[in-house]
Amino acid sequence: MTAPGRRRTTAHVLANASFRRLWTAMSVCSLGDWLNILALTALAGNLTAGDDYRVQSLAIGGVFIAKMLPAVLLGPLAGVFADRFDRRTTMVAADLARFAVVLSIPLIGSYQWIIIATLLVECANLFWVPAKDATVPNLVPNEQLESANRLNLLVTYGSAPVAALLFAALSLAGDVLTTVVPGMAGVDPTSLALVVNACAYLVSAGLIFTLRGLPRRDGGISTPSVLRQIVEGWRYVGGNRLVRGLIIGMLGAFAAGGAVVGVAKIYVAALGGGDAAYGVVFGAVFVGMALGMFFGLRLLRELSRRRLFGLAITVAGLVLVAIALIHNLAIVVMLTVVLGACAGIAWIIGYTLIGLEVEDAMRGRTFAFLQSTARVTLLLVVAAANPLAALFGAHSFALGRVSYQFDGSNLVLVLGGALAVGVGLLALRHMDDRKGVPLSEDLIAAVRGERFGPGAAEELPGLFVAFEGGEGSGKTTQSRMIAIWLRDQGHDVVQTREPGSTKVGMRLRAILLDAAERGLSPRAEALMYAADRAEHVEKVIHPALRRGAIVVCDRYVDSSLAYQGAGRDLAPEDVSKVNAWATGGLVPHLTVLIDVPPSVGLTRLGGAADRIEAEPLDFHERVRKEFRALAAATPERYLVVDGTLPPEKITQTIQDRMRDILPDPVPRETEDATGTMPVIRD
Ligand SMILES: Nc1ncnc2c1ncn2[C@@H]1O[C@H](COP(=O)(O)OP(=O)(O)O)[C@@H](O)[C@H]1O
Ligand SMILES: Cc1cn([C@H]2C[C@H](O)[C@@H](COP(=O)(O)OP(=O)(O)O)O2)c(=O)[nH]c1=O
Repeated sequence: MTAPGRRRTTAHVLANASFRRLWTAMSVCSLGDWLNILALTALAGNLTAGDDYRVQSLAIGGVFIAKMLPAVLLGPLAGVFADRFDRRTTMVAADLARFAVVLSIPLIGSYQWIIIATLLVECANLFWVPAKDATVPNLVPNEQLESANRLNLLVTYGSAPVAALLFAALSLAGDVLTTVVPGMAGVDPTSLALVVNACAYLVSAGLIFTLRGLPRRDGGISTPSVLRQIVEGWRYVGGNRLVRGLIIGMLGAFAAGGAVVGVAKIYVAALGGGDAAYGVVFGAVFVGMALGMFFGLRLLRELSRRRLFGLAITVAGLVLVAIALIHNLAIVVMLTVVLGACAGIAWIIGYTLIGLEVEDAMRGRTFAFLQSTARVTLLLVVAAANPLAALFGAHSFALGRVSYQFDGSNLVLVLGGALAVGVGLLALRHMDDRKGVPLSEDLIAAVRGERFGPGAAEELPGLFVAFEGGEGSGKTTQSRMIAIWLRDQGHDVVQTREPGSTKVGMRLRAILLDAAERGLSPRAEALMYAADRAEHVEKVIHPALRRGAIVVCDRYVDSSLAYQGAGRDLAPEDVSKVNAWATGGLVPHLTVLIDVPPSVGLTRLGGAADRIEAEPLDFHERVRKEFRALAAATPERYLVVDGTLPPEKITQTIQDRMRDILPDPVPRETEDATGTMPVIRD
């Protein structure tokens, strides 16, 4: 429903001629920015090509640091200055300055000048970006701002692979030119990329100069300090388990990415690749990211998002380690695409989950926190990567006759990979919403396109305990005893049963258990039990769990799996799917299975047999077998008790098991409140 609507607003934003012009300028600038990173790091590597491995690593690291330092140190300051000047003049001046500085780099051609020029270009960026951000709301009505921001984001990152491929092509052209044209022999092949980069800024200046509809003076834009955003954001993020997991995962992925970006140039050089190969590897990351965002999510649509998040980061780490160890450029490029895909999956899930799970008022701050910490993480990692690689130096190991090269860049990549694996596993553990279900099982089901089984009630504050077993096994007796015991301890307890605990449920129960109702089809029967359950979860169980109560339920999903799945011989996956849908994936924290042979249970029952009780003995045998198989599949979620024992003994066993999972009967907040009450004397 939202997609067509979205497309319409996007189209609308671009129909605005002024915005289109600004957006084109932004796109051209982004392309120039990415070309700039690639060309300058490549040039730094080329200028120090004859030097020691260490010198080369440090030279490239220096460029990255020069690129990021101004934003971190002077960002907020520049935002304030940008507010005081006319925005069009600011942007045009910044563009012309960038044009001149970038053009001077190939003309001067010294490493020191690369660093100074980078710092200057970044300082100009500090004025250009806030002026541009502040201009967008002047050109676009409020309701289209979001689409405008989305388009902005699209060109910022979408231009990266284009720039990488352009850089590869320009490097090749540069190589050809320097060999063919006699006067150009001493010129670095990256010069061509830098000239194109400079021209991009010139084009942007022209576009912005001719922009109509800009007010001369402006309102205020303020960029809060990076440090303040981090401190404020942590206050919220630190307290929320899910968001904490997400942020740790995303930052870990970022740090691993930083390791790749930092050492890519020297690593590719060590593999015998030139500037063009560097461009291809760089582009491969982004191509992979785009593929991951579009196809990865579709392919594994049925896997729990949270699991996929941790899994993607872990796999990214493993792939990174493989990249570090395999010395073959073609394989490295292919693995880099996979790496990018995993990163893309993790990034988009992280963003979506934060969007979904973080309350509205905190969302902006959470994103700001994420962006600030990501920037600082990237700076630290890129800054540390090259010196670390330099420190380790280049080593060659002899394994028999074969010699194996292991340099500082390999070490940095292995460390980056190990970090991602660690963080990915941490995220998997931290955020798992399907505890007890093996990941492999979920993955196989997801690849086959099967909807994953139900998730647990973990996110809700209450406790959900189900009682299962055959006819006359003693569920009703035991659930009553346990409810009384829990209430005695001060817990809020909701004792309920299936089928028939809601208004609609009672009518369904009448049909389901009426012995006169002959020939009800198995599918209809399964759907009616599921309908009763859907109503029960929505009206009774979920609200109780949400308010923190303990729900003691006589029969739940397992009864359908056993009676309709095994007893009636319906496909268990179908029954499972229908029920997962009906319950919204709600699984009990604990299921108590009271196991008795049907021959015993059925003889305990008094009165006339209902429609199900009247089934033959082998039906009940199948039911019992299925209950036991379900318990054996995830033993940590089950307690199986022998129902032929005396009732008190059974109650005792259940109580012992439940003590481990019972919450504090007096809620913590209440305790805190009573703890601060003034003491009443006399
Ligand atoms: N452990 C037990 N040993 C013997 N009889 C029992 C035991 N538990 C329950 N009963 C009796 O068996 C009958 C069925 O018990 P009930 O709790 O209604 O089972 P269910 O709800 O599983 O059908 C009742 O008459 C009850 O008193
Ligand atoms: C909840 C549920 C119950 N049933 C059957 C089992 C029981 O025979 C009957 C429930 O009847 P009930 O009188 O509640 O029996 P019990 O005391 O044994 O729980 O419905 C199913 O077949 N599928 C289900 O999903």
